[in-house]
Amino acid sequence: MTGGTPKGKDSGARGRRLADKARGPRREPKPQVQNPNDDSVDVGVEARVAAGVLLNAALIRRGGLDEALALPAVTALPGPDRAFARAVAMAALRRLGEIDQILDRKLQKRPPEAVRTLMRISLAQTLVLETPAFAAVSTAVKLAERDPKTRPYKNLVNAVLRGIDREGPGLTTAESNLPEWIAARWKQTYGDQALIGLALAAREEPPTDLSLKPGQDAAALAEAVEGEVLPGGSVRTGRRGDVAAWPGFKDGNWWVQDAAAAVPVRLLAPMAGETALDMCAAPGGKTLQIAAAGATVQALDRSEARLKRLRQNLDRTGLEAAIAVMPAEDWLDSRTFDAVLLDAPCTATGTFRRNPEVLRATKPADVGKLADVQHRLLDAAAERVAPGGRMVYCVCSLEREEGETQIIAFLRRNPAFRTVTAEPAAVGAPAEALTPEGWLRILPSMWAENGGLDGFFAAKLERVQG
Ligand SMILES: C[S@@+](CC[C@H](N)C(=O)[O-])C[C@H]1O[C@@H](n2cnc3c(N)ncnc32)[C@H](O)[C@@H]1O
Repeated sequence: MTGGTPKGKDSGARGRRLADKARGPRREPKPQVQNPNDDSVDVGVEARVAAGVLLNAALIRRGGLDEALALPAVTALPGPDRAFARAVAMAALRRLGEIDQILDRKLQKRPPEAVRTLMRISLAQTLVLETPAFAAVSTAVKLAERDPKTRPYKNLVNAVLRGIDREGPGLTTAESNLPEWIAARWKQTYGDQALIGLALAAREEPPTDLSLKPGQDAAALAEAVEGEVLPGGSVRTGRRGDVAAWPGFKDGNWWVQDAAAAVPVRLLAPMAGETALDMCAAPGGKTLQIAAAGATVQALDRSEARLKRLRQNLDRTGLEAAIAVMPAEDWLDSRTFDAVLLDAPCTATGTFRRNPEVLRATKPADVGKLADVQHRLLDAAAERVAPGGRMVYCVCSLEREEGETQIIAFLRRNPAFRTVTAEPAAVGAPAEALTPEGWLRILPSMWAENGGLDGFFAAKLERVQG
């Protein structure tokens, strides 16, 4: 087990310190801090209410966090308070198991959910975001007082939170932040050591990676955003805040894309003069990469709402792609393409650093349901590959059924295709990501000393028969 405190005194501390360095200075949004003796204003209280709304929405179902971000409780807040509310909810989601371990030691019986939420939100502030305890505790008590359902627990909230502040949180385990069924799966698939690495990665707020348009100077951008150039050419920065205000954004010189998400298109290696199909394109980071490489690209996606972001990014960067809105299996166009990318819908468990809610919102049955969709889409993708052409299949999932198992089954039913062995160094992937079959299995625990990267599976296949 991996013991530690949420402030980081555990076996992952070294990796985290190095990762912090790679990310640059941490700049958490801060709400206005209230004087604990001043009851006249509720500065910061509404931000904590919103944090609780976001946390619970994320725990209830997939997509809940995004929906809650559009609720009046959140949108009515001033910008810095909105950012603070989101940061608190994300911190609580990343450390939920540890926060509950600390609370469970102090509570003789489980209080009502609304009370637990207040305490979780308060601990996320003090233990993760390092908000002064007087501010976090006094707002939690005020919040308890406001609601008739939580009012009877006001003194309990006060006593528990002050007790933790006084006596310290005690030991916690990083693995407790992973839902049990997910931890069991990953242990079976990747082993005990890898599970610890994944659990440690899941506690961390990731840096931001930028993909550049061809001709842009990566070193100059890295300097401008206080970042570094990664092996594949992406620029990594620890900056937070509105990316639209960062240098070069308005000129369309770059777009936000995790370093691992940039690997599949490098593996596909589209070139000027070639045709390419991006079958599940939205919101479009990979379409931009294909277009930037000079290929003539057709983007397909079933979601108009998600394609809006692709259209905005194409406008901003001046890159071009034809777009069709439709399920890829139903697309009646008869063309085949030199290069086909299938970035299939998946559980997205590999993106837990950016989207900690995926681990809570994903249910065991989702894996099988999505594997069926991936199977269908893979067959539809195969039909689009021209003789001598290639395709890359990828998912940002850590589940074997959505990655390796799909390709094993696909190659069995499609003898016209064979694997093209990936070269990690050539595509900006960690060397240890190469599987014995020649595919890439990138884990979020890789490159831990540089701030990690999202989890991805990617396989390159070529059509060797017509
Ligand atoms: C993993 S995301 C793609 C991310 C995208 N390639 C990128 O880099 O930004 C999967 C996408 O598949 C789309 N999708 C799901 N089922 C589909 C289908 N049957 N046909 C086409 N698109 C589909 C979803 O709307 C979603 O945008």
